[in-house]
Amino acid sequence: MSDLPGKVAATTPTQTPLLDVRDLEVRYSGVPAVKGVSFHVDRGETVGLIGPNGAGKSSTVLALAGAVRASSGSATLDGVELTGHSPEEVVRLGLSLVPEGRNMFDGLTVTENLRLGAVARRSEVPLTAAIAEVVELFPILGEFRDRPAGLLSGGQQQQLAIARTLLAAPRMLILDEPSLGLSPTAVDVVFDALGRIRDAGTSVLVVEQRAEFTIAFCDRTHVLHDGRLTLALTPGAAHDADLLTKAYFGS
Ligand SMILES: Nc1ncnc2c1ncn2[C@@H]1O[C@H](COP(=O)(O)OP(=O)(O)OP(=O)(O)O)[C@@H](O)[C@H]1O
Repeated sequence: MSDLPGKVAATTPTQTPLLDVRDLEVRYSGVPAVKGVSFHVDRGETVGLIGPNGAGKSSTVLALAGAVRASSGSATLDGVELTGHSPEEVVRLGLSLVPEGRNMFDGLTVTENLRLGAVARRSEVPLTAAIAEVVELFPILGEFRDRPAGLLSGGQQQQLAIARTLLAAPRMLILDEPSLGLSPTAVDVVFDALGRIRDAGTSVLVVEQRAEFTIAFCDRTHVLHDGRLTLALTPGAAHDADLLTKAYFGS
């Protein structure tokens, strides 16, 4: 074990993890972007992935979601291999990604955007009841149900993107930079909802650039630099200037 408070030296799971990523590699035209990444997410756990621009965070989660091909390694959800599947198949297996940039259909209303999230639904809950549940989580979506998504603020669009993804009833929810471009108040709304999603039993993996905030929020946060994991931090590290410096600049 580490002698530094807030740092965890190893990431060996204590039980069969929900998400188990082993030696994952992603290459673009032969150039490595993710260079053998291994980590896990347990049931009901919230795990962070932080690192500078170009570190390979998006490539990692896009590979998990089936949106880019892993060149080697494995990623299993409850023991089922995810790599090699299409994004739709991965959603059906129980892993959903809220991508960076949110991918809204600006001309469609809030309700129409929500219905699109139901395309690969795993749940037996009727769609109208499921929509009512996500609107309870994000009341603004009920208020603006007939408004085109393009007229929502960035924070409201992020709430819609998360709500739409939740309609697939994922066991593993991944968010790529959910705070990007949002006001501090909107960030609070989004992370408050993520806390409630986690408390309801969904495992969460959140990719962020806001190191201190993410470390404080997550059960564990991994630091990615140049395609490799360099540190794993627990919330105690959020106020440790030395560890934060290492998290920002590598170690
Ligand atoms: N479609 C692509 N084709 C070629 N190279 C890519 C592609 N997508 C990403 N890369 C490269 O892979 C590396 C990792 O990029 P990635 O977007 O995964 O990092 P990131 O940590 O998510 O960065 P950011 O925070 O800027 O999104 C970078 O060098 C990037 O230029």
